[in-house]
Amino acid sequence: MTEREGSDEAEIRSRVAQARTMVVKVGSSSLTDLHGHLDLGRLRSLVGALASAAVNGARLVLVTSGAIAAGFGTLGFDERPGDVATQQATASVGQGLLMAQYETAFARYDLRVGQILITARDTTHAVQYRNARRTLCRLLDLGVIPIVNENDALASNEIRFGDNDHLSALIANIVSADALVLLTDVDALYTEPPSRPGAHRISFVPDVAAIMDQVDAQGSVSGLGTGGMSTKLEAARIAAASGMPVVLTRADLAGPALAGDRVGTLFAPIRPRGSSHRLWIKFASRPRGGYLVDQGAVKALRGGRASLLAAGARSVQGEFSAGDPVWIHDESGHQVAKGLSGYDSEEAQDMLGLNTKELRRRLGAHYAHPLVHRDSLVLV
Ligand SMILES: Nc1ncnc2c1ncn2[C@@H]1O[C@H](COP(=O)(O)OP(=O)(O)O)[C@@H](O)[C@H]1O
Ligand SMILES: N[C@@H](CCC(=O)OP(=O)(O)O)C(=O)O
Repeated sequence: MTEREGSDEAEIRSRVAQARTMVVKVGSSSLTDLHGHLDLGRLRSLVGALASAAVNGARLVLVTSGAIAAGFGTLGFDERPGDVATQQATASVGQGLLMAQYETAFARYDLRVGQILITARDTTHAVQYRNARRTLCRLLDLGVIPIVNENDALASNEIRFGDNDHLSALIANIVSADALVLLTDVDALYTEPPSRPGAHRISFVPDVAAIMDQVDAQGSVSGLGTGGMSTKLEAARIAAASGMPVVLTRADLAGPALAGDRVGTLFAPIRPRGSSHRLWIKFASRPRGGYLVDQGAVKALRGGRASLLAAGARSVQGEFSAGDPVWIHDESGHQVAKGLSGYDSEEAQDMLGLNTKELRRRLGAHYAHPLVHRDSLVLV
């Protein structure tokens, strides 16, 4: 490690310690016993660590898995069910039991909790995203700890998070968190699964994008969690690219991790935080169609802070409404940017290739605007 990295790490750890708003994600593997059932001892000690941060003034959001673990025993199953319908039913039974345990555990510290169940769809639509933000922020203002899980009972198979890692990074964006803490059953990120003899522990990652190819991040080994290390790295990438530090460590090290002590793996933020609107476009929105644009437009967009003008657009792909997220592709079909379209796909067809003057003359003043305004456009 270089001297500069050492001092960067210390400075970023202190940012974690001073974080006003923090999202903490705990995985199924850290809340369960050997048989996969919810382990109340583990849940209570996690709550103890979170409560002392909350009592010291941190605004915490807890993203927690564990609904299926809490539900399958009660339903008389010997193990976590494998099929989606039974998993969803089990989660529906278990979610209430899980919340009851959290409620009781936090109440010991005189702390109130509120439940938020979210589907991937809630984060891909701008209106639902804003609603989620409003409710979460209000809960935090009221001194409540929001407890978030995927709405497993209703999540549709084609579009679901599955693991809660990605969800936690989006929640961190939604509440404009100052740090994200990922708690799991392994003490840190390793160069490869820690069960392998050659695996080395990584304590500081200055650039998460650069490390993605160098680490062998595998899926869940325990069979209790879902995403494994690859989804945690992806969550760390989203959070770091959104300007917040990320700590990844074992759940029993939650206290020191939140206090900024040198535990687990620290991921440095990549750049200062962008606006929540642009972060939503970048990480959460799911375009339904888009524009294919010429080389001049690609150059202007890549140059920074340019809008996509109709003059540079060659074709409209798919169907979408004004305000919907769209891809912007170059002529070879590569993704260049993502943004919100100012027009619906049918209107945009008539605007292709026209400059502002021609748009005004032929179609009227309403059409003399960019297809995608630069304030609603992010490069990918
Ligand atoms: N490169 C790696 N470094 C650390 N852990 C890894 C790596 N690759 C795979 N893993 C595995 O990822 C697991 C954590 O993921 P998972 O079981 O999904 O946990 P959670 O329920 O907390 O989301 C660890 O138990 C570990 O064995
Ligand atoms: N949302 C589901 C579990 C998802 C899951 O296992 O996620 P993770 O622990 O992040 O790998 C539940 O509450 O049981």
